[in-house]
Order: sequence, then C-alpha cells, then structure tokens
Amino acid sequence: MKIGYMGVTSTFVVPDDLDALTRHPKASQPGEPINLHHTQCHGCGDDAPEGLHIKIFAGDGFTVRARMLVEPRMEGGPGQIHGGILATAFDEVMSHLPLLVGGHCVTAHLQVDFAAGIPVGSTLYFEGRLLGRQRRKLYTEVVAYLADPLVDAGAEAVASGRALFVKIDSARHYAETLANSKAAEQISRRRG
Ligand SMILES: CCCCCCCCCC(=O)SCCNC(=O)CCNC(=O)[C@H](O)C(C)(C)COP(=O)(O)OP(=O)(O)OC[C@H]1O[C@@H](n2cnc3c(N)ncnc32)[C@H](O)[C@@H]1OP(=O)(O)O
Repeated sequence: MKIGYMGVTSTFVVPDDLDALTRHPKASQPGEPINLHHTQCHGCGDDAPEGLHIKIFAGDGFTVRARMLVEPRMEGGPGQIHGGILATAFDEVMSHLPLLVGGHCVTAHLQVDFAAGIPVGSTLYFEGRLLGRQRRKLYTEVVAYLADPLVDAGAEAVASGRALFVKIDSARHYAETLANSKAAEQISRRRG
C-alpha cells in the first residue's frame, strides 16, 4: 500500500512561490452564507438526516466562519466529540474556502491537531483561512473555538486543522458516481 502521496510522507508545507489570489465575482460577500455543496452533503446539507448541519459564512478576504452544535450522536470519548467527527467538520469548513476563488475542489490531504476535549452540548465556532494557491492546489487552515472569537477576544482555540485541496473538473470527477447521489437531479440542474 502506498503511504503518503507518490511515496512521499505527506507533510503540509505551503510553498513560497504562490499564485496571486482573486476573489471570484460571484463569491458570497462577507457575512453571507456560502452556497451549500448540495442539500444531501454530509457536512453542510440541510436535508442530510445524519449530517453535521454546519452553517458556513464568507468572512473578510479569503476567510470563512462557521458553527456547529456538538450533538449527543457525535460522542466519542465519554461526553466529548469523536475525533473523526471533528476531522469531518474541519474538512467541510475548509472545503468552502476554494469557493471564494471559484471552482470545485476535493481534499487531497487533511491533518488535525486536537488541543482540548470538546464537550457534547457545546457550539463549536470555526475560522477558516485560505493560505495560498499554486496551480490547482489550494492550501487552507482552520481553528475551532468553544466561543465565538468575533465577540469574545478570549475565546480559547481547542483544535486546528490544515488541508490541501486540488481543483477538479466536477462533471468529469463525479461522472461515474453522480447517479448514486440522492442529490443527482439538483446537481445536474445546477450545472445547466
Ligand atoms: C458538486 C458538489 C461538490 C461537493 C464537494 C464536496 C467536497 C468535500 C471535501 C471532500 O471531502 S472531497 C472527498 C475526499 N477526497 C477525494 O476523494 C479525492 C481523491 N483523490 C483524487 O481524486 C485525486 O488524487 C486528486 C484529484 C486529488 C489529484 O489527482 P489528479 O490526477 O487530478 O492531479 P495530480 O495527481 O496531478 O495532482 C495535482 C497536484 O496536486 C498535488 N497533490 C495531489 N495529491 C496530493 C497529496 N495528497 N499531497 C500533496 N500533494 C498532492 C500533485 O503533486 C500535483 O501538484 P503539482 O501541481 O505541483 O504537480
């Protein structure tokens, strides 16, 4: 089995020679919700019954803000969020950053640092940031807090994540699996 990518152990290093970033003209404005991937998306979909139902908003510049209620069904260790759920939430929040510059991406690499246990019943607040772009690669990071850092300057960071996204041709990438999606019609309609 291949470990890492192309035989190289994956390490998240943002290159120095980045391309310039430009906000897409149709990107959500700061404070506005960012369009759902689709309504059945496990992370952000309103109609995914077992989904995380994360609410994601555009921030200033190349940032996003998000929040998620840590429900009892998300428990791992007693009374605390499961680490895999937090990793999923991080993936979801960071996957909305490429939408600020346009185009669909998939996660190629994801890493998480867990700094403190996160109690069931809390609301998690996320701040995500696009660190840079090089060709099809977009480098992102996210930090999770137990209070809204916008209103509470003392909000403590409880976890952080980094991910590399790679831009795809969405129609080609999902050509063989779209028919399995509960949202197939909606996605096809959106493509026109
Ligand atoms: C319509 C609604 C859409 C909703 C989207 C929701 C998304 C939510 C976020 C997710 O969870 S996505 C699901 C998890 N991810 C995947 O299923 C992706 C599976 N992997 C792939 O499909 C391919 O490996 C991938 C598209 C990422 C790359 O394959 P390609 O053949 O298109 O590109 P290539 O291998 O040439 O890589 C492009 C660049 O990325 C680099 N790269 C790719 N994977 C890497 C990796 N793992 N680590 C480091 N670098 C990587 C690669 O070295 C290269 O760099 P350079 O530009 O410098 O040449």
